[in-house]
Amino acid sequence: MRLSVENLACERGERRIFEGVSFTLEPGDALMVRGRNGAGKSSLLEILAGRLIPAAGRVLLRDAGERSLPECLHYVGHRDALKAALTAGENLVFARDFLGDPALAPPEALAAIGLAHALHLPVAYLSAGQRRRVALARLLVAERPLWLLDEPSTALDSASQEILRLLIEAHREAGGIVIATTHAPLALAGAQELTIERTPVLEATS
Ligand SMILES: Nc1ncnc2c1ncn2[C@@H]1O[C@H](COP(=O)(O)OP(=O)(O)OP(=O)(O)O)[C@@H](O)[C@H]1O
Repeated sequence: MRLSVENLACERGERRIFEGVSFTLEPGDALMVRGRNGAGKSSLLEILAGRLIPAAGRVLLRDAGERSLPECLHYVGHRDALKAALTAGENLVFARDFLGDPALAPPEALAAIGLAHALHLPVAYLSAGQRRRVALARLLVAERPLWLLDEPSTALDSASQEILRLLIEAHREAGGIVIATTHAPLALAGAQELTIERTPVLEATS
């Protein structure tokens, strides 16, 4: 799939947050979205995820077959959106059933993110970083070409950040696209960078 964003503008509470955001992403591309607190990074992801209507501009999807944009994406937001009373494994079964397009089985997905032992543990018993990893394991249980990740490394220790980086790079190598907001560097090879300010700046990084 290919994703183009043209002249996107966002308003929240009748206030213009950003405007003039444009970029195009091809299979294998990654875009890091940066900007100060409140610049609108999460809002941009919410627009792409179909959770927020843009004030102007459009989002174009190409080469995605019959799939609509919501059917093409994973969205991992600030909140982990896990059910605390269910185990890590049950949360992933729920996500896979809900999303469709099954990929890894929940035990394999947890193992891939270094959390195999949490399969039968209620999420309520897990630490913040472990809950974040369960949320990220959702990326692996359903096949979706576009990953929208809002501050994905929040609460992750350095070993888990490296696992996340490798998972993202493997997804890109398989033709996937990743858009991530982050205040911390994620060291993705050849990622584009978009800084949301009053005037957004799009530049390629090496
Ligand atoms: N539901 C809402 N209603 C009104 N304004 C909102 C709402 N959600 C966010 N905002 C405002 O929109 C602006 C952009 O918020 P957003 O969360 O997109 O910024 P951000 O760049 O992701 O910030 P951070 O780096 O702190 O996560 C902020 O000024 C915020 O107060």
